Amino acid sequence: MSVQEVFGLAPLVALLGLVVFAMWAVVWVVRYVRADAMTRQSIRQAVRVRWGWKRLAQMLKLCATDKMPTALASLANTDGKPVKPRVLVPALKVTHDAYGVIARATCLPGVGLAEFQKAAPYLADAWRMTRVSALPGDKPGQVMLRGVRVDPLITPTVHVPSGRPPAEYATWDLGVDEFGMPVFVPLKEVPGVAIGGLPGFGKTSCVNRLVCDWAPSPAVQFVFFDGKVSHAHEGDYADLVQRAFAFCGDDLEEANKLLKELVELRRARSASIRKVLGKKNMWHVGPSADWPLIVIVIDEAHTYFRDHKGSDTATKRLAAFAAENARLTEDLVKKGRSVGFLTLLTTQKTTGDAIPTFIRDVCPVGLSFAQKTADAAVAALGDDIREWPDASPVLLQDPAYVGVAVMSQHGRLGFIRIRTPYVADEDAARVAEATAHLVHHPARLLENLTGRTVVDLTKDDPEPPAMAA
Ligand SMILES: Nc1ncnc2c1ncn2[C@@H]1O[C@H](COP(=O)(O)OP(=O)(O)OP(=O)(O)O)[C@@H](O)[C@H]1O
Repeated sequence: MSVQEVFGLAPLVALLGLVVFAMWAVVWVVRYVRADAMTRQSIRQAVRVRWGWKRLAQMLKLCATDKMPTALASLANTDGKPVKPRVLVPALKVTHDAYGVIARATCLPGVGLAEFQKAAPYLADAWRMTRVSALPGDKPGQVMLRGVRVDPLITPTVHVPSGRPPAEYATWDLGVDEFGMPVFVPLKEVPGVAIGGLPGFGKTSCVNRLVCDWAPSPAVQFVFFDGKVSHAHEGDYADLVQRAFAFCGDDLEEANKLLKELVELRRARSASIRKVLGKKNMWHVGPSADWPLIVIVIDEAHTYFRDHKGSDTATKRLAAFAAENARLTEDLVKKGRSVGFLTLLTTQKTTGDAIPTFIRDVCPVGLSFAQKTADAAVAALGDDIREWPDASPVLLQDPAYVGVAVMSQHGRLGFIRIRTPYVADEDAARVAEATAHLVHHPARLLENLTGRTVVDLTKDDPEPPAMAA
């Protein structure tokens, strides 16, 4: 092809470029028009971030100077004058969502995560964001800058359960963190979760979400203890109870009976797991409809474990039941993980009198909604929370923080704050009703597998525990 012919193609290439540009512009206009008001604002912000980046990066010293001329520059330098050093600016890829922008920057020599973290408050000012955080990127040599315009923590969200089985077993989709990033907690191989927080700050709603999301799976069976009510229809579990194979109200003796049954089931599973599943640990094969994950929700847990002081017979009897309930729950948490038990305990204050420390301390996941005192925060999240005063749940007492919890980070230092979504009662009822047919007593399921009686549900009330003298 001659040079003239190549030049002759130029208009065609230009036209093609124009068509591609026009299509790209149409895609963006359609995206912009279809987006909600918050996302549109983020799109405009993302454009500004991209356009102003080269100048801003230099002003904030987020660039490197390369004094060594490139081979090309050396060849082109025929007049012998010194070649000007090059200023390198980190490449920035910007995306957006409703809360703000996510920018991925490449690191340069001398400009890494620490430099971006130092510059984060100035980036927030320049980008008109409430908060910018610099986090390690998805790939080595990359930093992720998350800018939020609206504070996700004080923006209430609603979750409408899909009614479809979860894509992955035992993954708890909790909500979004303070940077609007989704928070998932893997609950595989986790024996217990302790949730604390002042009344009315969203503990039950948080558990509701988990139940609603997991209920469509036949590989999960639920049992609810609600220490706030005497009968299921009176309380928070009035609708969800349809999806549970057992329910217990605030009666300590009844709770004792149900906990004993669950411990018997735990023992039976431990005794037969090798034969039935061919493994010592259920998580090596995952839960199934025949060997489901048993999720035990103990709401207002203090009702069942609280020490009762007094020398009269009735009080002594309650104290004996409470002590034994704690021991039985300890068994389920300490020995239940590998055979498919997950216990979720919620209480207003996770101090030792509400959830005995021998149970609380073996729950690897701890979550706290608002707390009144630093001591209560320590009880819920451990001593480390004292070193992270900004993340303390004591700061969440404002009504704007209903639904916001603090959790220690998996594999990272410090704590994260999470905005959990609200699940409407009607939605919970809809899911529970639609999935009620999936309820099977795990003891009966085990009997089908082993041909042996596991828990005799027809048995009369068991012997009460021995009372203290
Ligand atoms: N994630 C949330 N977002 C917004 N509002 C919420 C959220 N969770 C709960 N709420 C509101 O707070 C109220 C109380 O919530 P919930 O019953 O979950 O609190 P709780 O901590 O379990 O209280 P208690 O200890 O008294 O049972 C709900 O009825 C709802 O109006």
